[in-house]
Amino acid sequence: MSQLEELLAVWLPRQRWFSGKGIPIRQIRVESRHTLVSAGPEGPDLHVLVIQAGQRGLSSRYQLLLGSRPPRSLPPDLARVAIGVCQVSGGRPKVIYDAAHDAQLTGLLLERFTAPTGAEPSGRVRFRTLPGGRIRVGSTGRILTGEQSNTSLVYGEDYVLKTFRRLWPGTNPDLELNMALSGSPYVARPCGWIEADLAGHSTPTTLAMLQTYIPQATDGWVLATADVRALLEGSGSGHEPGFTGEAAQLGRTTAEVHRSLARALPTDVLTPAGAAEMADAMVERLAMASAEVPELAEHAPRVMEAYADFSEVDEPLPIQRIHGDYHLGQVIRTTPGWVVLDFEGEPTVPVRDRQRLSSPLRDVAGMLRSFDYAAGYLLVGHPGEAGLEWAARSWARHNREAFCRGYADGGGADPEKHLTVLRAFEFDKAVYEVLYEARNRPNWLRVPLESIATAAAAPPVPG
Ligand SMILES: Nc1ncnc2c1ncn2[C@@H]1O[C@H](COP(=O)(O)OP(=O)(O)O)[C@@H](O)[C@H]1O
Ligand SMILES: O=P(O)(O)O[C@H]1O[C@H](CO)[C@@H](O[C@H]2O[C@H](CO)[C@@H](O)[C@H](O)[C@H]2O)[C@H](O)[C@H]1O
Repeated sequence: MSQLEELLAVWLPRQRWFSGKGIPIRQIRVESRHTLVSAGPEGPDLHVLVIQAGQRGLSSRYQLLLGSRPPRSLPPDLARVAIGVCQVSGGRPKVIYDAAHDAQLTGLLLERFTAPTGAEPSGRVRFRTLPGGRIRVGSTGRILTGEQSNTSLVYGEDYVLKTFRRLWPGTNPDLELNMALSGSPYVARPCGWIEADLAGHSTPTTLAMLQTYIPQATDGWVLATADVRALLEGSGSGHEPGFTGEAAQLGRTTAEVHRSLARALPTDVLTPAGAAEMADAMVERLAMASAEVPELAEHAPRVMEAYADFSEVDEPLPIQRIHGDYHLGQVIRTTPGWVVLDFEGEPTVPVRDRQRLSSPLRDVAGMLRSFDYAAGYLLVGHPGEAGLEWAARSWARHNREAFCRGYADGGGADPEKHLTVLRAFEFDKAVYEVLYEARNRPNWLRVPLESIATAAAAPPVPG
């Protein structure tokens, strides 16, 4: 490995967005590097690197936005995000650092949208805007610090630039679906994107998406957990109305978004072979997760039964493009209503699988899991407190019911009439969450594990 690759091999596993945590990195290979911005001999320069991280015989692509400056001109506030000193693209060694924290570079990056053929001479990285759309420049990007799988920069109250970290060749579904829904009141309007030609791939790959920023909104997870917390502290609103009005409205919005996706993009009906294939994929994920998290294995037989019941359901299930990783952190509440973000799907799943048509009930199941999460997360600090457990679990039940009611009222398939399908999808999501938490937030692992244990102990859906 080169000096740069050695430095990256140490830095990468510490990044929140690195999805291969817990597995040693055997090799880093810089696949491509392009200089997007160059602010003179003293820098700073902004480079976009596509790297391959080799772990256990598997290789995953990531995007890095690195700044470089001569060592003596690194401002003190960037010292904490320094990666090391090395040559980035020939010439003198420079300090390289995480460019998302450099206000000057983030401002210049936004400006690149107004000069699409500017500093990157190879033409292999392109800045795209929508016809007629003018990008307002002059602001710098503020990095969002939440529990993110990607890195987002907020420019004033104008835009969010979301840079995708794990890269899969082709158009990112977040861009594809936001474009399909553009104009809907339930999504943030896309304004542009950055794309690159990856070695060996003829279609462009999305590196980043520029979207309208929605100010003064609060995300669903913050609102929901505040409601559960208030309930547990005794100042809550009880069961009704509390968050349930919001949950019902979210259900209606979800149905609207699904309808718009079905209008804009292909739809079909799941064949028995398609259902069997979906069940096989769920079984495979369960096996992988059980190998990594042994506590899961004891529940595997009941979970497998749910998957078998799913594969035998003899009702024609409509399928279409869906959100794919739907949870309370993906929806924000604005004054007029809910807005849905992040149509990327599960970021660790290959894009070609995320682009497959699926049942919108998968998204319903994702959100139902999220109500359980909000309750389960707040119970982590109160083990064995039966009263609190009961209160939090009833909170989840009421909000799940309200969301399903809203979804059916909004014109979606009535979840109550598809309990076998929902049970399988909820297990599959919870299994995904077990893997996600084991790799990213081991302290949260109990939350999906306990849901699986409870659901596995419950009798299967009659009929
Ligand atoms: N257009 C937007 N307007 C306002 N806030 C946004 C917007 N896009 C993202 N956010 C905020 O950033 C958070 C993370 O965005 P998201 O697209 O879910 O990224 P990730 O895929 O990294 O999780 C959201 O939960 C939301 O709080
Ligand atoms: O980063 P993304 O939002 O694309 O999604 C990943 O991270 C989520 C956590 O930030 C994770 O969601 C899980 O935790 C949420 C609470 O933090 C909870 O609301 C979700 O229901 C639960 O699945 C998501 O699974 C993962 O893909």
